[in-house]
Amino acid sequence: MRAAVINFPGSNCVLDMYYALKDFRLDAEIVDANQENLDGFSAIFLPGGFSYGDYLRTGAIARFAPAMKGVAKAAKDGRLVVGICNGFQILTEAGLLPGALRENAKPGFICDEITLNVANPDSIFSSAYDKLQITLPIAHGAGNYYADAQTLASLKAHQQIIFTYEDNPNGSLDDIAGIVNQAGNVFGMMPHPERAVDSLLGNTDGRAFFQSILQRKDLLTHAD
Ligand SMILES: NC(=O)CC[C@H](N)C(=O)O
Repeated sequence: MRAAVINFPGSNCVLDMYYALKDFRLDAEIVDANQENLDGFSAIFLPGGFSYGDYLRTGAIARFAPAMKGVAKAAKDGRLVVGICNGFQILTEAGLLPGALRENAKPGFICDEITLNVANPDSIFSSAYDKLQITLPIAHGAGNYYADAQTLASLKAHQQIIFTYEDNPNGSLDDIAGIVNQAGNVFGMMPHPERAVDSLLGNTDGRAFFQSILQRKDLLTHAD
């Protein structure tokens, strides 16, 4: 299986994600955002950062990058699509995940470690967690998740809320930190599991996120 990490101009977590995937022995490649065809990849990761300088709105320009055509096709095919932080913002802007990420309720960039609840431990992206509270780093200025009442009700009805904040740092609706689409194959979250995979860095609570994905060998063989 091959995994792509999409590099938009302004992405700054490309290598964090690339090395995390390599650490789990995934065949990862960094792919330029100008590449439209992503057919050969079983899993596509949109990393954190400030794509296109966060101009207009976070993710608002990145959604028009050629690679997003390939990402949309992968999502439709049932392949795995993961957006972390700016990647989550891009996926909502592209309409591949519901809702939007707004400026933090208290304006400003937050760089911290926070406690998360694993709200749905049965998803493709959380099944390997054997505890329901974890700690992960956050680093964002626009992590304030919003959705209208109907969308929120639908997220709840379909168990699409995967991670929530224990102490909401940014004003997110219902403490939402990470969600999946209704089909379960497209995921986005504001915290950074890829920065918490090595005990040398003081936190390994991101490891089970990648282990969850690895458990789904059935989904990872698409392009082999
Ligand atoms: N770490 C990130 O991906 C930052 C996301 C985004 N640019 C923000 O500040 O909200």
